[in-house]
Amino acid sequence: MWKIHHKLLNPAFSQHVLNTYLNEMDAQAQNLVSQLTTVAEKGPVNITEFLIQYVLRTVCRTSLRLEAKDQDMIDNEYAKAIEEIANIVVRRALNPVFHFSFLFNWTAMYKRQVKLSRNNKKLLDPIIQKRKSDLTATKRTVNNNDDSVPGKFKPALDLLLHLSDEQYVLSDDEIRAHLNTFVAASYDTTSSVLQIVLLVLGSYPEIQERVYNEIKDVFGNRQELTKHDITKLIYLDAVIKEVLRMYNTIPLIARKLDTDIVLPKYTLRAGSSCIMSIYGLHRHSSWGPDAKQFKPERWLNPATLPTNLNVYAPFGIGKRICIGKQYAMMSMKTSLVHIVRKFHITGDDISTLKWNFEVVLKAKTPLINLTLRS
Ligand code: HEM
Repeated sequence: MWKIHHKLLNPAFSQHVLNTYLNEMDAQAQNLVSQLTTVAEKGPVNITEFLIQYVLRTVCRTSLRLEAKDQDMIDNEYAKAIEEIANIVVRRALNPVFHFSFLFNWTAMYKRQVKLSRNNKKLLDPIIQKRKSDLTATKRTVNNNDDSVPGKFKPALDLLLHLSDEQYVLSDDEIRAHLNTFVAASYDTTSSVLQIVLLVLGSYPEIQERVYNEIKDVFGNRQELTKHDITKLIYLDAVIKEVLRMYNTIPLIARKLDTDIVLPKYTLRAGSSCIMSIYGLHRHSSWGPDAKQFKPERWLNPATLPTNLNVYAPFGIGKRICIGKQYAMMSMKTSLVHIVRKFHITGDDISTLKWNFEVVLKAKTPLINLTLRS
């Protein structure tokens, strides 16, 4: 089922659609910088909540097309509930006893999962209904006036509604499940990667200065971003790619095999579940003797990269690869441009940080120190 939906939803994440999100991403990034200014010059602080808010707001305003007044409907509480459900799913998966529903359904975890899902349903249903009626109203106005108007793109939520309305492919439950997946798959991953990039910039001052100089060269005194600016940020792109290699937030992905896979020493049987270590892949010997070093420069010279591109998979691999890959890169670059331009960053040394692994790998209570650049 996901295979069909993945294909149907891809247009909502095409580069053409993403370019139309840029202004909103830019506005949200400037908003993030204003928020961060309130904690600048105040010593080391944990800015996780600011980053989460930024990512959530950006996803709500772009993919879900919520207006400012409706945006608070999807707030931190909703996102935290999604995270808690995901953690319950992982804890269940890791305990074979709980694979049997008749046992799992007696646990406190199951009761909590049901409660959280019910709350989310109550929260999402009005959003879906409101967008449905907005779309019907727009269609009516457009039909009465001019056929060519209704926007050049469909944000993900509109595309879901269109698929359910006109092609009868999605039920209301499936729409809700997809919305939950978008929010769950985007906010925690993107905010964690952003956090790690900032910690890396604080730990390697020479890398931070090079990123800063590149931003200065591309923008001069201009504030707003264009899609052309993003493609010129070659070094920033290399830094993010290297962060995603060394500190990839999703170190493991799972697959159920539909055919036997014959390896030199083993055969993995069809029907079994496999865990693939992306963490291991990103340190494979084909990256060279410096595989364990943080070196953004490797991305500037394709000759130094492994010939088999499948050894780099921060967004997964194959048919189930992350649908929001370009979206995430664009939103991270937009926010980093504004943050690095405004602040000088120092903080916890990335090499001595402790990590937490739930669904996403996250730095444990990371502290960042922001000082205003003159
Ligand atoms: C830096 C940020 C992100 C990282 C590192 C990331 C990583 C991943 C990974 C590793 C997967 C699993 C792929 C596989 O199994 O092969 C995935 C799936 C997915 N991602 Fe992302 N992602 C990010 C941001 C986003 C964003 C911004 C969105 C949407 C706006 C998104 C939407 C999805 C969806 C819908 C799936 C499929 C989930 C499923 O198969 O059930 N992701 N992502």
